[in-house]
Order: sequence, then C-alpha cells, then structure tokens
Amino acid sequence: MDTFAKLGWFFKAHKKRYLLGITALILTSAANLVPPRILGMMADQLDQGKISWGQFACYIGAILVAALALYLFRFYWRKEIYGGAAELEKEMRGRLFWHFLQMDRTFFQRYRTGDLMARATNDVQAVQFVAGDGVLTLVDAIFTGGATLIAMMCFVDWRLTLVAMIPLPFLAVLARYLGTRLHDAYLDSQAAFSRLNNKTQESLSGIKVLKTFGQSQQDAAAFNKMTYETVDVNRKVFRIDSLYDPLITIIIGITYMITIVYGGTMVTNKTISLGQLISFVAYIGTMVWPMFAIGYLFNILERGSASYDRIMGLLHEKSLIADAGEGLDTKSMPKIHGDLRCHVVAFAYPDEPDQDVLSDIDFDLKPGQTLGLVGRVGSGKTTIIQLLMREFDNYRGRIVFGGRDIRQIPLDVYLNEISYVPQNNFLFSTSVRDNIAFAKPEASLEEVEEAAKKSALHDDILLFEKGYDTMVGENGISLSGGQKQRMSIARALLRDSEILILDDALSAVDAKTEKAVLANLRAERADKTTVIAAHRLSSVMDADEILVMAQGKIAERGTHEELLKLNGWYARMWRRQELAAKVGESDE
Ligand SMILES: Nc1ncnc2c1ncn2[C@@H]1O[C@H](COP(=O)(O)OP(=O)(O)OP(=O)(O)O)[C@@H](O)[C@H]1O
Repeated sequence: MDTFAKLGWFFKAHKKRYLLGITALILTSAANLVPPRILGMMADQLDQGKISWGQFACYIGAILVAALALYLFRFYWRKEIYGGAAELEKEMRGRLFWHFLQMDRTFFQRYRTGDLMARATNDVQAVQFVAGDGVLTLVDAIFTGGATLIAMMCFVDWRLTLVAMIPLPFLAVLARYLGTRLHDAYLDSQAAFSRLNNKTQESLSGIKVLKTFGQSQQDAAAFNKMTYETVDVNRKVFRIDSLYDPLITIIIGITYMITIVYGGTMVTNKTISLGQLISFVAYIGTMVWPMFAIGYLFNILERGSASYDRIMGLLHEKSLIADAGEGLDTKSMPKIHGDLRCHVVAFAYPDEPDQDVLSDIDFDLKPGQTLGLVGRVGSGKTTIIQLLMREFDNYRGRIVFGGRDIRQIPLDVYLNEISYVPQNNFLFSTSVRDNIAFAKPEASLEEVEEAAKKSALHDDILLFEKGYDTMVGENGISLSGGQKQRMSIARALLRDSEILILDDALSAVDAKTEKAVLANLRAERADKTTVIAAHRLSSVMDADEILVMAQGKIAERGTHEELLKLNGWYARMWRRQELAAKVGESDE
C-alpha cells in the first residue's frame, strides 16, 4: 500500500477528480447488489406461487433501473479515474523530460539513452496503472467486496457468510507473499528491458558502422543473447504472475463448495429459504471480481512501486550545474552584451578529478571579435568550448560575460545568448525550412532564405525537389556532411546570438565555400563574439586572436601573421596545409 503513499502528492493535487470517481465506483458497487437481491425475492415468491404480473413487472423494472444506474456510474468512474491516470502519466513524463533537459553531461554518461527511454515509457506506464487500475481494484476489493459481504449477512445469513468466507484470509496471505516476490522479479525485468532498449538503440544508431566493419552477425548474436536474457527474467515475472489467477479460482471454487454443502443443509433445515440461497450464490458471483481485484491490486502496486523508485532515482539526480536562475522569472530578464573574458586556472573532468585537462587559459574578447582555437587532437579545444557553454562548472578561475561570472547568470539567460554549431550536426525529421528555423520558429521564409544564403546553402536547397519544404532527417532526403554543417550554421545565423561557437563546423566544406561562409559571418557578426575551433587553419586565419593549444595549455598565441612569424607549430601546420591544398587543386 506504500505505493499509494508514494503517489500521495498526486492524489492530493487531484483530490476532487478522485473523490468523484471513487464515489461513482462505490455507487456502481451498490447498484451491483440490487439484481441478486431481487432475483432471490422473485424466486421465493415464485416458489410460494404468490407473485402477480404487476409485482413481476415491478421487479423487472427495478432490475432495469439498476442496470441503467450501473451504466451511468461506470461511465463516470472510468472517465474520472482513468482520466486521472492519464494525467499522472503526462505529469511524470513531463517531469522526466524537463529533468533530462536540466541535467549535465556526466548524467548522460552515467545513464544510457535506452535506459532513460525505458524509464520514460515502460516505468511511467506501470506507475500510471497505480492511479488507474490500482485505485479501481482497491475500491472494488474494499467496497464491492465489503458491501457484498454485508448484503450476504443481512439478506441471507451471517453464519453461512462466515463459513463461506473461511478461505479468504488464505488469499490475502498468499497474495502478499507473491507480491513481494513479484516486486523483486519485476525490478530485474525492468532493468533487463532497459539494457535491451539500450542495445537496440545503439545497434540502430550504429547500423552503418556495424555493416561496414562486417559486424552484423556478431551484433545479431549479442542482440539475441540479450533478448534471451530478457525473456528469462520476464519468464520469472510471468511465472509468479500466473500463480495469482489459479489461486483465486481455487479459493472461489472452495467458497462455492462450502456454500452448496452448508447452504443446502440450511435450506433443508429451513434456516434459510431457497430464494435466499439463490441470492447467496449470485452474491458469490459478485464477490469473484473483488477477489481477483485483490490479486491484481498487489500485482499493480508492486510493479508500480518498483517503477516509481526507478523514475525517482533519476529525478533525484542533481545536475552538477547550479542554475542561478532557479525559481526566477528568467523570461523578463534583460539580454547580456559585452566582453567575454576567460581566466581558467585549472579544469579536470569530474570522472578524473586528479587529471587537469586545462590549465592557465586566458583570453579577452570584445563584442565583434573572433577567437580561433587550434591544436592537435585532444589538446583541449572542445573542453574550452564546453566550459564556455557551461557544461561544467567545476573549474578554478572565472569566465565572465558582460561583466558577470557566467556561473551567476541564470542558465536560460546565458544559453539564450549562445549558438553552438558542432562538427556532427543533428537534423530533426522535418522540413529544411523548419530545421533552419529551429531556434526561431517565428522566422519568415525570407529570413530563413537569407540565413541559408549567408551559409552558402541556398543554391543547394533550390536543387532539392521541394526546395525549403523538402523533408530531411530520418524520414527525408540524406544531406551531405557539408550540407548538414551549413544548415547548422544557417540555424545559428538566424538566431543571431551574442556568442557563436563553431566547433570544427566547416570541416566538411571545400575551401572556397569555407571562405565565403567566413566572410559572411564576419560581416554579419560585426558586433558579436565568435569562437571558432578548427583543424583547418584557414578557418581561423582572420580571427583577432588565435590560441594554439597543446596538452591543455596555450602553447602559442597571436594573430595569423604573428603566429607565422613565430615559426612554431602553427607556422609548420600552415605550410603543410597550404601545400596539401595546392596539391589538391592541381589534382582537380
Ligand atoms: N568526458 C571526459 N572525461 C574525461 N576526459 C575527457 C573527457 N572528454 C575529453 N577528455 C580528455 O580531455 C582532453 C582534451 O579533449 P578535447 O576533446 O578538449 O580535445 P580537442 O582538442 O577538442 O580534440 P579534437 O580536436 O579531437 O576535438 C583529451 O585528453 C581527452 O581525452
């Protein structure tokens, strides 16, 4: 029953709906008691040959009225109680989704996508059963069961009732025992489902890689193994589950047997009439559902409780990023504009706290200036970007934007000022137009076209069959890597944020297109800050300052000209890339 207590907050918030629903459910139980009683009375009067046609019509009329009332009450309780369950499902899913949006990167490293999806679907459904079928079975077990018992005692005989109900306590004890075992088995089953979900998600996402590396068979074998494991754990759940119904059927059978033997003797002894025995047998029929309901109730509660704990486990996870704007109305806060100053003394990833990945990173950028970040693979470029985007807060030092430490600016307000273009872009399964207008849905087609022109994508789009209405993403046409990158840049340009971050975002476009896009960016962002991380040095050559990273430190810094004069890594790399470009051109 502690599952209901766990959901107390929800029932309290939806008190009215549940009170109305439960009242309708109780009235349904009461209306259910009328037909057996009338049947008994009719049988007695028929037995005594005393029934008139008028009385007969009255009885039939009463049964019809009870049936109509049943219909209405049933409709009403279903509407209220199942409506409440749907509300809980919506609320839990909404909370989970919002929570996912708040969580930092380490959370998504700890929980894999398939697991999160399982909790947001299967577990939420198991919890919503508690607020729907759980409430129904509880009320039915108590009220229909209780009212039927009272009717049996009052209208028939209390001794027969007590004797017939002897098997009931066994049902309660066994249901409790099975419930505990079911809880543990169900936890295992949900965890197995999470693992399977994960595997499916990873295999589907990496299907191209799997095929190219000839790993399809191995992956299929691993998938089958996991499926069998999941089936095994589920079998355990079903085994326990399927012990419920036969148990209840046996107990009901024993009850009927006792009734026939003991009740028959009572009729013979004239302690009760034949009509009363008929009513009693009909009442046992009414008792069947409440008895099953007790079994279902334990089942639903145990599953709901296990799933609720899994969901709450996620919701109790705290983000490492403290939001200074929590509880504040951030929408009405003013925009931030000004210098971006970074003074990071040291930073280590939370999972490797002793290993400094960045040290002594200093730079100041005025609005309108561009910073270039270059360096070998793994030198720390992306990590600097992650700190700028507040994916981690645990660094020593300060990053200041518009005169305020970014950790003191509400997350919403700060991130609203940033546009980020990653190397691997994500496209949504919608039209080209909606993909570009993703962060500014109200943008007109002219604005979208303008952004596409500035990112050198417009001409490509015109070649698509339906132009800006062409569908992309999983259900649409496939775009080249370069097209995806330029679409992502168009998206960022349309948003016109104070800080634009390009993380190797032009790696898949040719040198000429890169030049055109960068020139447009410079013109467009004359009063805004831009950070460009790149492997190709031509992407940063016009930057106001270029930082050459090596092992998490700034190894060289300056403008393109200054760095060439320095004749270090940058100059060497520049000559090599120039030569490669020339060879490439002559090949064409
Ligand atoms: N989540 C993480 N946990 C621990 N270490 C990490 C994590 N992400 C990156 N690192 C380490 O931090 C260092 C810097 O990585 P970073 O991704 O910033 O380099 P990069 O210069 O952007 O490389 P690339 O050019 O390949 O993108 C690397 O040694 C990397 O292994």
